[in-house]
Amino acid sequence: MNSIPHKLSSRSLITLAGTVGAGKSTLTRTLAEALQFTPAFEKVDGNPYLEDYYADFKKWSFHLQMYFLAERFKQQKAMHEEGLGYVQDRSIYEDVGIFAKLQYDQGNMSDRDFDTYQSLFEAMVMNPYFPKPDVLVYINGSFDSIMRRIQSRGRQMEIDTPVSFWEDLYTRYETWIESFTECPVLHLDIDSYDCSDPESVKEIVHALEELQNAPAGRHLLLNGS
Ligand SMILES: Nc1ncnc2c1ncn2[C@@H]1O[C@H](COP(=O)(O)OP(=O)(O)O)[C@@H](O)[C@H]1O
Ligand SMILES: Nc1ncnc2c1ncn2[C@H]1C[C@H](O)[C@@H](COP(=O)(O)O)O1
Repeated sequence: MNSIPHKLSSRSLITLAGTVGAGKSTLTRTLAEALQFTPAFEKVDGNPYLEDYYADFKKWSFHLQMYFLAERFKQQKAMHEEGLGYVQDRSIYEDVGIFAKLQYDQGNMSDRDFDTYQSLFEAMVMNPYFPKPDVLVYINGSFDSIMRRIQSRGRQMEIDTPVSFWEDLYTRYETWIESFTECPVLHLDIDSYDCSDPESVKEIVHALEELQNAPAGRHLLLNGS
């Protein structure tokens, strides 16, 4: 992807959100190249808990959440210190608002563990290392499209996970984003929008420019039509 001239501040933080397989990592790479920003990825290889977690949610949910929180904090601290423009693959809001809550609701995290996790999360987001994103890009599509992407990417632990888990996650995302008001939100629908097409990426960049100074909680839908 060639770089695209833009009017975003050189210190912008653009954060991508969306369910597993939606296309966040792919678009993080594309947008970072287009904007000449630094990509900040969520590391899956080398995560010491992820496989165990998918094999036994009850045993490993708390450990995995603590691990992700620590990783996000380190990433956020590095971004804060560098002060450059970043495109970030997944927000910390999804950890607590979706993943941890899902496991708590399903009885895989105890009250005490969930309380400990939440209080650590709250202490962290109140820290100056945690600026809110300038724009959150929310990627979504039909459940079938998302499932096809999970299958085609081929992470065995995800493929072996029951469809009911992905349905629950998908529904939670839809509810969560409706009431998300921390920053402006750009919605991308993968069924009607091809994020790999350079013309589409230009449109995304223009929409980011439009949203960068919009009030927190403004939602804009880009559906390629
Ligand atoms: N625009 C796209 N068109 C078609 N397939 C895509 C597109 N973006 C991502 N994918 C594919 O979907 C799968 C999941 O994408 P990925 O970026 O890893 O998602 P996430 O980071 O949200 O889990 C990968 O196999 C990827 O190659
Ligand atoms: N906070 C989280 N809790 C549980 N699982 C998580 C969390 N954050 C990410 N994950 C999982 C989901 C996927 O299997 C991988 C990577 O996510 P992706 O959406 O593909 O970037 O980690």
